[in-house]
Amino acid sequence: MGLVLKNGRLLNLETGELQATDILIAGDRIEAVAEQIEASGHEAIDLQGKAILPGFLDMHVHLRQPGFEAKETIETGTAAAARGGFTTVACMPNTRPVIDSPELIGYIYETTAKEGSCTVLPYGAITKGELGEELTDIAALKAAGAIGITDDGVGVQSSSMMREAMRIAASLDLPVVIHSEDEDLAKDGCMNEGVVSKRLGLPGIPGLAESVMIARDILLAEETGAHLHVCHISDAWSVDLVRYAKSRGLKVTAEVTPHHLLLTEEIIDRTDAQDANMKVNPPIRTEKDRQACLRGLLDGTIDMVATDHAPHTEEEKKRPFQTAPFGFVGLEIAFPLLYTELVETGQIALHELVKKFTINPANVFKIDRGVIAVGNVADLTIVDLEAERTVTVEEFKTKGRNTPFLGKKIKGWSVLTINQGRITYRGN
Ligand SMILES: NC(=O)N[C@@H](CC(=O)O)C(=O)O
Ligand SMILES: [Zn+2]
Ligand SMILES: [Zn+2]
Repeated sequence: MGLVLKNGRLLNLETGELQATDILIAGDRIEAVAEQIEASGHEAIDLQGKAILPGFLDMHVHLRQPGFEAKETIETGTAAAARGGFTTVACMPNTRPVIDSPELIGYIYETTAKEGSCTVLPYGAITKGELGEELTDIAALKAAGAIGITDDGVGVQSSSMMREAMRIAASLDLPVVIHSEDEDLAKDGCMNEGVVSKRLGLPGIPGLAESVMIARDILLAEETGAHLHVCHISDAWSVDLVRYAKSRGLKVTAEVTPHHLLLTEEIIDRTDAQDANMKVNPPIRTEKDRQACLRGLLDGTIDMVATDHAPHTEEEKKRPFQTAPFGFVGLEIAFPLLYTELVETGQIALHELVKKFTINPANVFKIDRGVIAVGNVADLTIVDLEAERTVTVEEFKTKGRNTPFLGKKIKGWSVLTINQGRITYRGN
């Protein structure tokens, strides 16, 4: 017995059309896609005209396990992913211990098999303990199933170490995923360096702290032939650098978060300066930077949306602004936020936005997902494009509450998510 999804509207990623479609799922695969599929002998769900999209992929998520289970676990983080329509997430290695050995890569896969509500693909660290002192055994990480290497949370300060990591990664065909931050320029900043930080008297992180590192790493990627993937791009100069790298035909790709696409540094000015729920790294920057990120997403310079889902405890986020940790949760609201703010306002077509959540990340990281077709893994999400709901922490599956979007009314919520043929989220 299979599962038949009746009366859905499948989004055509080429034309943008929504076409009346039924889908039959058998085991973990899509068995049939047609206008009408006979439901008898199968379990059936009536989709009532809702949109059928490929399950989303998020290549930048902090699941916090092992070591920071008070912030999040693989169980709660992947449940949040499923609620957000995600069927694949790539998790960052800045856990405790840091994911810097093949055993720990194995631990992520094993724990996901027991407790996960989506496919989890781990990154391994570039340096042991993310301390920037000694390279990990990158080949062993890859052999254990690491899908890329990154020291996310901190930038690799040593250029020679990054060069060596890229040489090795290039020989292994493994992406090098960069948190670009020059610590000397970023110093002890807690928000964007600019008019608002000056007005509030808070130490700033200049956009330059990001873009100089991206410039360095683009040069290193050209020299070594490595695939460089730029995390959470936030600054106009950074977008120009990635555009330049692409124009040279380099293997350079990039992601942007919903918050860098939608917010400006004024969120810290408008609210209480002490509210650390507005604090994230890289910081929210100026309208000029936001526009540059949006333009980069629209013209293909930026390949994909990634949430940088970074849960922290309420206690940690109650600390004074300068000492509280950086980070926002994002998995459960990423798609509806961008659907509401960018699609409904006519700034991007629905199918173009969906590509940034599906086929694009799948292609960049060579993951066999992101397309609804017969024979493919049954990863999909059913989205209600009409109903408007308010972002409330009571509905969160994540342990985190740290988002600047609380109280916002948005449309485009997932109502059913299926990962490898299994229902992982059902809402209304
Ligand atoms: N983005 C953040 O503000 N925080 C991330 C680290 C990171 O992504 O650099 C975290 O791990 O909390
Ligand atoms: Zn980062
Ligand atoms: Zn991150």
